[in-house]
Amino acid sequence: MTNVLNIEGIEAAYGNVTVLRGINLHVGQGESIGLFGPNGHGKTTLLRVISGLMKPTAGKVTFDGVDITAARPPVIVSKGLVQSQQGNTLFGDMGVAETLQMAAFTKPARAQAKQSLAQVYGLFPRLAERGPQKAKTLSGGERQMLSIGAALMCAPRLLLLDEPTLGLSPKLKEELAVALKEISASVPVVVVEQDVELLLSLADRLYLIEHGEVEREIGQDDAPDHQEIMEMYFGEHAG
Ligand SMILES: Nc1ncnc2c1ncn2[C@@H]1O[C@H](COP(=O)(O)OP(=O)(O)OP(=O)(O)O)[C@@H](O)[C@H]1O
Repeated sequence: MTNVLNIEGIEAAYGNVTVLRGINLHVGQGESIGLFGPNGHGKTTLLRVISGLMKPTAGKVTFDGVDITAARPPVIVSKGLVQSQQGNTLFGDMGVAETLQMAAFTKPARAQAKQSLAQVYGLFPRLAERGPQKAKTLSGGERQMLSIGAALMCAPRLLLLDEPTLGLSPKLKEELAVALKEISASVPVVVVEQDVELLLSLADRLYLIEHGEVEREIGQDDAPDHQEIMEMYFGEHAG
């Protein structure tokens, strides 16, 4: 069966600084994957390339068998490949409900906007209580929920999540983790996440990204535990 997403030989650079050096990875049908590794080694850049926000200098991105390497971001979203942007990229003066309505801009998204909105409010009751509130007045955790909610309004068939729990309090992190688990049960995800427990709970397979390359692929059979992942992050003295 064709993979949902294929990344072949992706290279990317900021100016003359090369950040991605020939990344190969894939997402199978119905599968969720996790990307992890040290800070600054290219995970966010890879997500930006997949969602069309940055063009690679070499390589190919295929979604559902279609080459999307040169496609514009709205076209990629309309195919169902959607990235949840960090909460701080929302339009500050727009209300919660308005943001969610506006996010459903593609034809398939508009067709199911009512159901999507019910799903988002079911997952995040805090958002349902704050319909008219402006995004800039939300807490960091609520902004993150709104950002994920907006991505869900786009009718995703594969959802890209970049450190969704970064900077959140333990309580909010837990609340978001429950929602993310529920989301990933129906929509496969590609998640970059530093929280090892959450990463392991969301992803079927993991890729360790170091120096802009896939250093290691970890399948279900390898099933690393929390300690082993920590060692890959920090070396064998991790505790
Ligand atoms: N807009 C930019 N202009 C120039 N360099 C950038 C830009 N964005 C990222 N970089 C550099 O590219 C490299 C990879 O960054 P990237 O954000 O992809 O890594 P990351 O693995 O996601 O890190 P983190 O976990 O800290 O988010 C870093 O050295 C970073 O400084």
